[in-house]
Amino acid sequence: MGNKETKRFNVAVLGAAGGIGQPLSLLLATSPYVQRLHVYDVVPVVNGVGVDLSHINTPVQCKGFAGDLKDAEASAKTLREALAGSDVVVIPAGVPRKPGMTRADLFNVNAGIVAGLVEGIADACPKAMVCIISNPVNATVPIAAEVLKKKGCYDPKRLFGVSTLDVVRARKFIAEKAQIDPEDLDITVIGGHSGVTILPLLSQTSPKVELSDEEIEALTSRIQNAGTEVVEAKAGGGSATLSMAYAGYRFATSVMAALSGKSGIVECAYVPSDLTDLSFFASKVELGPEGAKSIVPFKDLSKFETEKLENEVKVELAKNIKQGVEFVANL
Ligand SMILES: NC(=O)C1=CN([C@@H]2O[C@H](COP(=O)(O)OP(=O)(O)OC[C@H]3O[C@@H](n4cnc5c(N)ncnc54)[C@H](O)[C@@H]3O)[C@@H](O)[C@H]2O)C=CC1
Ligand SMILES: O=C([O-])CC(=O)C(=O)O
Repeated sequence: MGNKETKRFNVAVLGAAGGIGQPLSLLLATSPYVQRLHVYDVVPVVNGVGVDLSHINTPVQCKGFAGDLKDAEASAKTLREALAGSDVVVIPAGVPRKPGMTRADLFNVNAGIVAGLVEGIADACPKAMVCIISNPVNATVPIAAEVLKKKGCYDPKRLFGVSTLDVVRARKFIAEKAQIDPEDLDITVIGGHSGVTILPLLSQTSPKVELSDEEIEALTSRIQNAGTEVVEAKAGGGSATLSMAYAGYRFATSVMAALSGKSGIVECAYVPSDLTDLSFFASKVELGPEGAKSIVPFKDLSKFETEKLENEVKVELAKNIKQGVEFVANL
């Protein structure tokens, strides 16, 4: 499994004892790009998660770090220890949805969690690539940006909202329809990561998949609501964890591959962006040794996609971004 030629990096997962955190950490513990894996959470079992991972026969050095919600100062110190020296930090900390909730309903709890963790990053590893999974991503990424700005270490190239699961799902659902291998399908998903803000560009897949207007509408809606499909199927037991761990691993792997000097690495992500009049937007991003090397413009949208972008994606995203920015301003 190990490749002695591959450059390896120090990675921290925050929220590592959770439904996403554990399988994501498992995958990272087998990664040829990982040197050291620190897993942090606010539940004591995370120490055991670290010990468990440390028995896997790969060169990755794994260790658990447990914060304590009853002792904020001790927690912040443990967080800084977990983060020290990290090149990449992945954040799946926070509460997931239950049936009937939207991702926006998670804001009240998760906004503060993400702000606190990003403060720790600013103190302990301000140059790290920060990959945010915690929902609502459309708002938690602006929150992270504002916290980093306040701390004087904001580098927009190093901040990512992980929207990979939208691409993973789009690939899977379209490939099933086209009866091809999902890995052979390229699809761009733009906008954000919730409901109508998720806009898969079905008109420009590669290879081109011929779809009727009805099929485009149905597939767009399924991709937009796939998170809810899982939330309902889990019936109160949480949201997507395994497919998200896979997607998070895929994104972190691409970030590390680019850090190691590999070129031509492109992933969709929700990032600080000037592609539209919004300050954050998901699109294809070319990754490099310094993080986001370039934001890949989208073009030639169909009439259906243009209408969705203007009337739904941008309207909703603007509200989500504003909410995130105002949250930090009022801290
Ligand atoms: N970006 C995306 O595509 C997706 C995002 N999500 C989001 O990921 C988040 C996590 O989901 P799950 O793992 O299913 O939830 P979970 O409840 O199973 O795990 C969350 C973990 O975060 C920990 N945590 C809470 N506060 C913390 C803090 N201050 N510091 C460190 N850890 C803390 C909890 O102790 C728990 O272990 C949710 O907000 C969910 O909505 C879920 C699926 C896809
Ligand atoms: O739907 C949710 O709450 C979790 C999520 O972001 C997804 O599965 O895409």
